[in-house]
Amino acid sequence: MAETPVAENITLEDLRKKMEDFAKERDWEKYHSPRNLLLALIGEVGELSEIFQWKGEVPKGLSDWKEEEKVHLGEELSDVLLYLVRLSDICGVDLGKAALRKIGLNAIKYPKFDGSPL
Ligand SMILES: Nc1ccn([C@H]2C[C@H](O)[C@@H](COP(=O)(O)OP(=O)(O)OP(=O)(O)O)O2)c(=O)n1
Repeated sequence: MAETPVAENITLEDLRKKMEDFAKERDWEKYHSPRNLLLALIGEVGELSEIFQWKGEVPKGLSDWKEEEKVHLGEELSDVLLYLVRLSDICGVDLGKAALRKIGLNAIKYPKFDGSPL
């Protein structure tokens, strides 16, 4: 298995490879079909939503949250990201490239604020 990358420099490619290795090492590739991964992703989005459920609006930075709540949030965000990365890989989509292209399309669709009043 590839060496664990330094956390600050992690790339989508590092995560893609780690998920590929994780599935291979467990003989789980047969379960990682596009549909299964999509359902797993949606399930994790549900778990992420539960963290915010019934809380009302929360401050940016989550300044009043306990450390363990933030750790839990990080875990659920990671599950969503990891399944998204794996789903993209299994579908043959280069997620980094696709996301950069989409940001470009968004910028064309929604022009920058030019400072002039409405
Ligand atoms: N068939 C699987 C099962 C798990 N995972 C990986 C991707 C996710 O990052 C994490 C999901 O694990 P769990 O299904 O155990 O989900 P949770 O970690 O959210 O646990 P729980 O649902 O008990 O809170 O493990 C995977 O790649 N393929």
